[in-house]
Amino acid sequence: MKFQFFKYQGAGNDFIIVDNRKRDFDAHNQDLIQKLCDRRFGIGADGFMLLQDKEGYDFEMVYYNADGAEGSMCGNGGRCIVAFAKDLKIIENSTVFLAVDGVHHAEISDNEVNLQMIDVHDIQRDGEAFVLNTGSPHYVAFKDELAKRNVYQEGYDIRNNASYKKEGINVNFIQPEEQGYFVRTFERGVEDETLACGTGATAAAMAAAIQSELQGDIKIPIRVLGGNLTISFHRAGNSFTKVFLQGPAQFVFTGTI
Ligand SMILES: N[C@@H](CCC[C@H](N)C(=O)O)C(=O)O
Repeated sequence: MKFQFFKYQGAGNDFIIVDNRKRDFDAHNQDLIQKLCDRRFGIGADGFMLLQDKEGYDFEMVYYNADGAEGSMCGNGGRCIVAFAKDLKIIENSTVFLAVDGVHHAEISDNEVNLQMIDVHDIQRDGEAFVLNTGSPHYVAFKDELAKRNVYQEGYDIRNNASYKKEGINVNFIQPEEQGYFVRTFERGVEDETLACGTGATAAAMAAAIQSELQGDIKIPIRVLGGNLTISFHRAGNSFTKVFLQGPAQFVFTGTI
């Protein structure tokens, strides 16, 4: 069966999106999703999403990692599917949609999407590193000389150690710089470094707030390999509320396969 796909990217985190409001895409075909995401044998993407109708919401986001398995929340994917919903004229400049981790509000203006993320109340430590769930599970460690590091190897080793191997984890490294922080991420489900990770940047910003003992309303600029993101939230102790992930979300190309 032929279907039309749409490619979007948010700060270099790239996604294939299919309008599945007619429910004609076989969402259980993990092999097909994996092939579509393959950069040599397919279209190429870090993740795959279905936009579906959902009663009471503008739409539902169903997210799959590049390995074809249904994933947890994807922040940059969430921002891209909002841009797609606007391009389909399902929404105008604001939306309320459902994803795997619950309800999300978002605003879009000139391809810039500000997406509300889940509240976070539980921050664990693994040695010096922070372990938290911002919709997806994340490990965050501060590192020097981040630009020069082998993020693939260091991320792979942490993601596959005895603590995380079974469930998997996304591994983020963060370094302060003049205007905010630089973050690099090894993504579970892609099993490689990606150019950006929205839930990862959100987790890294929370770790930065704890490390710098910031409380109250906070806005943190995060530079990633594929662009710039801004994370804002209210911090009271280890509770993070009013969490927003802001950044670009752009249409790349469409095709039929
Ligand atoms: N790229 C995503 C994170 C996607 C989810 C993740 N790989 C997982 O399932 O653990 C983002 O922008 O948040």
